[in-house]
Order: sequence, then C-alpha cells, then structure tokens
Amino acid sequence: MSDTLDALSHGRHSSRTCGFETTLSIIGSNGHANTANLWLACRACMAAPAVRQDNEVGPESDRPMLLADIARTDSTFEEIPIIDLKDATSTDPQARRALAEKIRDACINVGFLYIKNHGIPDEVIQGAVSAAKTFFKLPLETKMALDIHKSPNFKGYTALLGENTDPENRGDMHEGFDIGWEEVGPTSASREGDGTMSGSNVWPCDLPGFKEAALTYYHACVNLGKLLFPLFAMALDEPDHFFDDKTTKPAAIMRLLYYPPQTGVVDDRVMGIGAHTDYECFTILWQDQVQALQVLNANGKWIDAVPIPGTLVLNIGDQLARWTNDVFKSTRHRAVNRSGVERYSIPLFFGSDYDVELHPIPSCVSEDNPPKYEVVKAGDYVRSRLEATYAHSK
Ligand SMILES: O=C(O)CCC(=O)C(=O)O
Ligand SMILES: [Fe+2]
Repeated sequence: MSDTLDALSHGRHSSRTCGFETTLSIIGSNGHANTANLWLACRACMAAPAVRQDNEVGPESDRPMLLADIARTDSTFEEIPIIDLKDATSTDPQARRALAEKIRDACINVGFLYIKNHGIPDEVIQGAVSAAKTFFKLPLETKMALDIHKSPNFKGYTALLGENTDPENRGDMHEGFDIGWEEVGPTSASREGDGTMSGSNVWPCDLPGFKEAALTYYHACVNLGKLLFPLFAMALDEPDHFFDDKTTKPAAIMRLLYYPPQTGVVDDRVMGIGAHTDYECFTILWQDQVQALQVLNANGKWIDAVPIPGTLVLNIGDQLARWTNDVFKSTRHRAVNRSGVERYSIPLFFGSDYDVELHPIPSCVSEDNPPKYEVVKAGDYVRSRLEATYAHSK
C-alpha cells in the first residue's frame, strides 16, 4: 500500500491538480477511505490533509486544487523541521522543486524551520557576533547616544525593557541594535528614498571594525534571503521570479540582540522577548548555543527551538502570512533566557519593498477561504507594528 501511495504522491507533484480523486479511487478499491491514508498521500505533496468525501467527487473535481483549500493544518507540530538548502541553486529543476515542496510543508504546518548548508561562512557570522559582544559591553551612556527613539526610522540602540513586543507584558529583557540597508565600504550609502522606514543607520564612533563586521553579515544574509524568495514563490505555485519586482531594494532590518540571564524568581510578564509574530516576509535568525527561543503550536504548547550548530532558523512573518492569506503561518514565538549565562542572537527581517501592496496571492484564496486581511502597504504595516512595539518607552 505504501508503495502505491508513494507512486501516487509523486504523480501529484507534477501539477497543481491535486489528485485527491485518484487517491480516493485507490483507497476506495480497498474500501477504506480513511483520513490517515489521505494524509499520507497529501504529505508527499507537502500539504496537510484536505479530506473530500466520496459523495463530493463530481465534475468540479477536475478543477485544480487551490493552495487555500489543500493547506489545512492543525499546526500541532512538536518539532521544527530541518531543511537542507544544498539544492537551492541546483540546475536540476526537480531537485529545486523538491526543496520548494519541503519548504512549503514547513511553512504551512509550522511557520518555522532550520536551514542547513545556508552558505554563510562561519567567519562572517563570528565577525558579527564578536562585534555585537563588544558593542553591548560599551558603557550605557555611549549606547544611549544611539538611542533608537531619536531615529526617525527605527535605527540604533534599544536599552533593556525599551521594547515591548507583547502588549500583555512589561517590557523585553534584551538590548538591541538595529540597522538597515547600507553599502559596505567607503561610499557607505544608505537608501534614503526607499519609502517609509528607509534612511540612515547610526553607528558608534570608537568601535573599529564594528560597522564592517555588522554590514558584512547583513549583506550575506540579504543574499541568502534573495535565494529563498524564488523557492517561496515555487512553494506557492507561482513562477520563481514572482517576488523579484516586489523585492528590488531589500527592506531588510537586522538586529544584534543581547539577552542577559534571567535567574531567580522571574516575572512572567518580563520575557527576553515577549510572545509575538514577526512583521516582515521572513526572518533569518542566527542564535548562539543558549536555549531560549520557543515557538507556539496550536495546542498552546511552547516548543523549544533548540540551537543546532551550523543551522540558522527561518520563520515566516506577517507580510508573507498576509500575502498567502495565512496559508503560510506567521507563528508566535518568544525567548526567555533562564540558562544562567548571556545569550546573543541576530535576526534579519526580510521584507518586501515598502511601497508594495500586500494583495493575497490568487491560489491562496478560494470560496471556502476568502481574503482575511485588508490590503496594506508593506512599509506602512511594518512602521505601525514598530510604533506599537516602542510606544511604552517613548
Ligand atoms: O532572539 C531570538 O531568538 C528571537 C528574536 C525574535 O524573535 C525577534 O527579534 O523578533
Ligand atoms: Fe521574532
């Protein structure tokens, strides 16, 4: 039976016509059209079960299945999948498609995945990490000179409790340093004209090598993000260039984050970072070996995103959730550092161009799954979320 299902599943990969009818007729031949069988067939297609009863198979079954209809999931994941990116630039179209389908499965069911073979050299990562460690050890008044509240476009330093990602909480127990797009090297141009949220970075004066190390990692991460967009497009049954004209000037914000250990009696309303969803399309997160990040499943259970050496964490943010009408999940997560030692992480939030309107992708909308979100401009959305995040510490 499993051979049969495998064969069926592979047949299904080749088109958007889902093949539930075929699956049903095979399953019907042994008289057991049960959910488990259907799920197996669907899983190879990287979607969660969409169960259609025998009596529903009719003329409409010739229609291509929309992602909106097949991507039903209970999101009760217990683990975060690890996906190998080695085929991301493969010249073999089938290898790339197979990778895109794994990504689709993770985005539909979990919203989080680890990526390995991501291509960012370890020395580039370590350069940024040691820059972060040096920066956060500076005296508070030096860091406060770069206070994010002074910046019109949310660039610079956030002190402990300066940010509050979960409105139920009292503030986040981390320090941060935010930068946006800027050339590396002597010209050092930032992009002033890219719309709301763009504009200059601020840098510490007497920290040799800090800016270069931070920007070198930033650009490596942006390049990785550019490699991922075509895979997301394929995962959404769109041509692989679908996002190209929407991501011409990467609206990527990178943060260096420092989490002091929280030991003793810990106020549940003071997390390292409170429960939240990310605002942009997706986040590429480097985390050190200190466990703190947790991801919420639909049963309300916090699943540890255990640090795995050599991997980065990739998670879907609200822009992509809006674009996909929630077919791709922007999953709530938080971090709390109860390890007794310091923790560092570096998320890079990759957004679409700020002037792009987030209309739902057609395959993600159907009669049963009408559009869930009002159409907004990407930059306006990010700005409004950031304003709310910093409102309490103004
Ligand atoms: O530090 C982490 O592990 C998570 C950071 C995060 O979720 C964020 O900055 O949005
Ligand atoms: Fe986050």
